Amino acid sequence: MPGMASTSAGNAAPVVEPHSSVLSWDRARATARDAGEALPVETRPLHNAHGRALAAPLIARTDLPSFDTSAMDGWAVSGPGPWRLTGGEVLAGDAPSPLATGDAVGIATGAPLPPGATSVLRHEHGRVDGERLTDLVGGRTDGQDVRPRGRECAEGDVLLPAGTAITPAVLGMAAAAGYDRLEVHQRPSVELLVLGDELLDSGTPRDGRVRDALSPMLQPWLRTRAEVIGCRRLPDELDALREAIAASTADVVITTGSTAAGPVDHLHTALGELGARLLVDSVAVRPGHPMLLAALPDGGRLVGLPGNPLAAVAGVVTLAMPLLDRLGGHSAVEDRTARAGDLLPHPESTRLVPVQVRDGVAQPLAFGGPAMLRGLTLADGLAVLPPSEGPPPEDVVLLPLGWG
Ligand SMILES: Nc1nc2c(c(=O)[nH]1)N[C@H]1C(S)=C(S)[C@@H](COP(=O)(O)OP(=O)(O)OC[C@H]3O[C@@H](n4cnc5c(N)ncnc54)[C@H](O)[C@@H]3O)O[C@H]1N2
Ligand code: MOO
Repeated sequence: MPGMASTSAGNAAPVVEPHSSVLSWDRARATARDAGEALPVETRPLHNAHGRALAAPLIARTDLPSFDTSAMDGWAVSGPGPWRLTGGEVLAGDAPSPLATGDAVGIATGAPLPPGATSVLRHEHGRVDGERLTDLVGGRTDGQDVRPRGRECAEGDVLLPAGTAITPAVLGMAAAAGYDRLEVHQRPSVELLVLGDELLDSGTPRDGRVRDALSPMLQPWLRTRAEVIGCRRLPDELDALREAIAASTADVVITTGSTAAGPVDHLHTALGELGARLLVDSVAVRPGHPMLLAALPDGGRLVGLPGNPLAAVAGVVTLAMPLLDRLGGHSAVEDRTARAGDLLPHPESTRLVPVQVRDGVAQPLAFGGPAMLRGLTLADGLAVLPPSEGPPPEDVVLLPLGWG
């Protein structure tokens, strides 16, 4: 990172003591959300705005529909039937002439209703005899099969608040409401540093080594909220780690592994040598308790995800996503809940459990251990079980994984 001071290499004692203060899961998540400010605003064309957050409310620039519109193919009619057909057809995009009482004119779905028309008769509900049009169904009401101007919104209505994630639906809505461009927040940049000499990049696990499961999982996931500007594998060496962190230009450095206090876990030492400030250093959560969040001296942030794959996932939903959401200007997502199935709380730690939701009930998936991903592949989200010595809860918060 530019301007970041590099300190002496070697095996100096850690400046930051690992896991000195364990935070509750709620506190850790809130700390991550508060660990930065929304990045500056820019204007982007609709086709380049997907995945950003609205920096200003989306305000309707027109009534929608902006004119009384035929909802069906058939005839625009004026007054009660039978009617006299005037000939011709009003098509979408036309500017029709007025219709006199007792008259009818052919009309297509999406076409503007002629002034004076009172309803639309569907094609399959009418019979034509020469110039005479008869209603085969009856019970006709004014406005039938018409989409009246302003039914969806009036010009000036607030359609969505600032902070809303720009989904494909939001892009369609924005276009319909008259927008060519949107004011959005810049997306944070992320560099992923994957630590572990034992990791393999291809083939089957062998010789006591394991496949790197985190680079393939984390990169597309993080791209939903960030520009991933790099993904590097690093050896388990203090100097290499410290230098990689110092050299990163990313808004957020995300490391995997090395969060614990094993013989080659150098993350705390590297952060201490760099003069980083630990905002979160261990969380009362299972899995993932050694996760951490640090403020780097140049203003960047570092999220340390534990190496066990499901523990890393816990770190993503607890620390990385809340921080990236804040930087990208996304408002906090309201927690969804589900009824708790066979979910048992832990007495001291929040549990994050991969679950499937069926008929509103969250059921834990098999193979949900910290070093496993098999359960997660089938998960609808992670159930949050607050610490408790009491009976299992009736309802649980469900954290969406947000990846599709
Ligand atoms: N004495 C203690 N040991 C450990 C504790 C503890 O409290 N006391 N906590 C355990 C918990 S909980 C976790 S989680 C892990 C965290 O370990 P690290 O973050 O230091 O990660 P590593 O030691 O590098 O690796 C742990 C485990 O994960 C595998 N791994 C790492 N990276 C990847 C990857 N990219 N893809 C797949 N698997 C990966 C690695 O091979 C190890 O098996 O510490 C416990 N220990
Ligand atoms: O946090 Mo560790 O999660 O038990 O594997």
